[in-house]
Amino acid sequence: MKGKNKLSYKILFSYADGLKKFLFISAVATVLRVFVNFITPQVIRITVDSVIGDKPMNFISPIMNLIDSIGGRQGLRENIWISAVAVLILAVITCICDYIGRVTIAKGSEGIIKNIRNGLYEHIQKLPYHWHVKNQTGDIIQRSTSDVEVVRNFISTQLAEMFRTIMLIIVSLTLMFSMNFKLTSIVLIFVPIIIIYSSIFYGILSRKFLVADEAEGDLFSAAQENLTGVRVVRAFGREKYEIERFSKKNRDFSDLWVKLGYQLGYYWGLGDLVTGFQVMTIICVGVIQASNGVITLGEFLVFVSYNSMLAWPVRSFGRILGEMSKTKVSVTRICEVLNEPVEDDEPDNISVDMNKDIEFKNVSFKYEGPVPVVSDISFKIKAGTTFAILGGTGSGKTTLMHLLNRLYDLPENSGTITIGGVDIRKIKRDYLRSNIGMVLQEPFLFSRTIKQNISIVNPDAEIDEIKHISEIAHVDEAIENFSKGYDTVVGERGVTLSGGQKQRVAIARMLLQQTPIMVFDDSLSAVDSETDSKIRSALKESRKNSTTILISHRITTLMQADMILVLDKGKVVDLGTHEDLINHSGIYKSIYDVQMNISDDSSLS
Ligand SMILES: Nc1ncnc2c1ncn2[C@@H]1O[C@H](COP(=O)(O)OP(=O)(O)OP(=O)(O)O)[C@@H](O)[C@H]1O
Repeated sequence: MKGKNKLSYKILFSYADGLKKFLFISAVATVLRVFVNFITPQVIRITVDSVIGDKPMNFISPIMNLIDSIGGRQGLRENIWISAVAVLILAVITCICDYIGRVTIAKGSEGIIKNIRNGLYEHIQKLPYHWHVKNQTGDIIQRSTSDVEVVRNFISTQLAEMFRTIMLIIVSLTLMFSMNFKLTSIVLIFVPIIIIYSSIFYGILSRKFLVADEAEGDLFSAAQENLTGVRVVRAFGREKYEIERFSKKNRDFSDLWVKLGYQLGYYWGLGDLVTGFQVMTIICVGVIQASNGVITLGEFLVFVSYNSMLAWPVRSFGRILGEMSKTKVSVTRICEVLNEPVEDDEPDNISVDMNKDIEFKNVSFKYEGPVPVVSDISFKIKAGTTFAILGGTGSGKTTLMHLLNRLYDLPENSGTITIGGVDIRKIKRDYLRSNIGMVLQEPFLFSRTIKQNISIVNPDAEIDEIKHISEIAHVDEAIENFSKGYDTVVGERGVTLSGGQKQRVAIARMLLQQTPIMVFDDSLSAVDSETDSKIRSALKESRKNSTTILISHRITTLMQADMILVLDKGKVVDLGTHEDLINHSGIYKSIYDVQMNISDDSSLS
């Protein structure tokens, strides 16, 4: 997956539509909270210097009037609780700002993340099949979950914290400078030291966290692979080997976290030492200045208080920078997916009558490798007939079907595929696919009930209709034998169906789609010959007008087809009816002889 096109932050910003107001309110609440935090020490300063002490009060006239009305300085001294109430009111305002800030950032960030998750999922659904083939499922899942989680954490926590930290540093330094230049200069010497120290340390720790994350992923993959392949493990008696393999990974994982624990210990310990040294220096110089009368006792208290309020944001700055780089990696990984072009139809693509002849003309195709998988393939399938394709493994049968339903598009000058004379590249993809029913050799069933699996293309289908098509697919009896019948859950949460039962459920699912074209890609391979024959007769009876394409290695499945195509190494080697093909020597005749036990020493494909 390569990153390209639109810039990452622009893409993510587009998911914040209608939610920016929450981020704005949260920012305002944060600013207010920071200011109130800084006012509280000032109340203490005034109480110490001007209420308990004799320093003049310089307030605006409405406040002076208010103080005069309660008896001036003497009144305040006799009612010292007023200062305490002022501190309490500021604490309540801080509390309200904190509440509003947290609620709004949660609304904003969760909304943005919900939009990103939905957008990502929708985008992935629309990406071309070859993209899914090229990219590992685990990696796509990780981008859609863990990476989104990192971004969520950043917006909901780090972003607000970063904003608050910057505000705190700016406001506290400004106030401190306005109060005492010399003391603030000493503070300033320590600020870059602490930021650089924590940035470097956090950079190192981030890499270690990444290694620990990967080790965790490795551990989970080992467990998942073992559980998925439990049958193979048991069959080959590999339990001891698997246990040792898991414990080694588990040990490596634990060791990494213990090492990280040590390093975090150094980081916080050394950080505390540097910060403690800074606080001690400020207290010493402050005490000297206060005893020399350069600053008042109240100013000293305020300064010490501002200095400790500054310590935490300065220390967390390095961590936030580290988190930001982690977030950047995740944002890039998410945007790499979002930047991949989706499968879009040309605006002039059309819908056509699909009950028409299908024609492959000089079709050649290669995947990413240099060698064509199919070359110069030409044949015609008459509408409403049964067409069979026979060929050795890897001869390109499935590839032809991938091309027919446009999972891969034929490049220019590589031949054409037409339905009723219309090039399929001019037909809307969705329309084309919903009119070509496909049953694959290894069908995928969802971990839902059999009824839900069959009616996936039409969730409103009546149970009678589902039963009827299940009878055609010869699976009704097997389903009824389960205690919960059609409500039996299949897959991980329920019963395991046999290969043949799965194939027949998939056939029923396709039949419910009622498509004019049906493709059976080796989809009766796990069914015995007799059932195979019964299914085909029932199909012929019920879907007289459909065009059927049968791919199989079994001659008995193909022999009644109206036309049979024989492929070898991506080329057409024969085309004709069963009678035509057994009347001359060739691959078909050889396979026929072997499978019917008529054989001589024929060569198989
Ligand atoms: N997505 C893909 N990317 C690259 N090569 C592929 C891809 N799919 C199939 N191939 C290759 O193309 C060739 C033809 O594969 P295809 O699946 O069409 O054969 P097939 O005749 O259907 O085989 P089988 O009977 O075993 O299912 C094979 O060599 C296969 O490895």
